[in-house]
Amino acid sequence: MNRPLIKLCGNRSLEDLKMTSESNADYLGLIFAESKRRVQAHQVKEWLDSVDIKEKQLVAIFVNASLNEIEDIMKNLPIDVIQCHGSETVRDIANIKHHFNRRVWKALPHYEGTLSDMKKYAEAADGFVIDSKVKDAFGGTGQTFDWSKVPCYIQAAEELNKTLFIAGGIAPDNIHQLLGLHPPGIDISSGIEQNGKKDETLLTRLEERVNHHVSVSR
Ligand SMILES: O=C(O)c1ccccc1N[C@@H]1O[C@H](COP(=O)(O)O)[C@@H](O)[C@H]1O
Repeated sequence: MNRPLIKLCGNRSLEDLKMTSESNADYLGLIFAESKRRVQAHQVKEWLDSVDIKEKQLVAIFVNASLNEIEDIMKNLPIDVIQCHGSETVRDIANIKHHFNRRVWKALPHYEGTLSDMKKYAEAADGFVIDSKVKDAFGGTGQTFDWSKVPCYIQAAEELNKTLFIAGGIAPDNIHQLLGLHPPGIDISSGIEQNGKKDETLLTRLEERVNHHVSVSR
């Protein structure tokens, strides 16, 4: 069995980036939006001078950012994927894709309209991050949603031929339930943090759970 793609998001220091770079993750995420995890391009540039992120790809997370704001990041950093985690329209996503010629993932909140939103955004987005819907927050809440809907999201993403990540409150203690649903991608931020930093013990435990799941599913 193939393991899901793993994205470790919300890297906010050199230490975080060193730790996640040593992991088996496929993608490392950086928040360029209002958040306790917000980072600045010049900081990330410095960190990347001293950390080898190996084959990992960098994902920049924005919330309702203008093209100029995104441009400021893109011209300074080797970003592979732009993740739009706000209320960007289909047209916004199409403009961002056209302007930067990068993969663009749209984060969609889990609610009764998510499947129809996936169909709507499919004409512009390369992939989706399905996250919990939490009042007054765009993401990084550490809240899970009702995972009984995950198989429907997987099927829709397959039919639309889009990348799919499940996000929201995923942690070492609950990841086994999600792995049982075989999502193609898993996105984790709060669940590997302790006192505002990425935590080596939590990250190791998370990786052990993923490896165990893959080995028993073979
Ligand atoms: O992490 C943040 O602070 C954040 C702020 C604004 C938009 C998105 C944000 N994070 C994204 O939220 C999901 C789930 O995070 P968590 O595991 O529940 O903490 C993930 O995609 C983060 O990149």
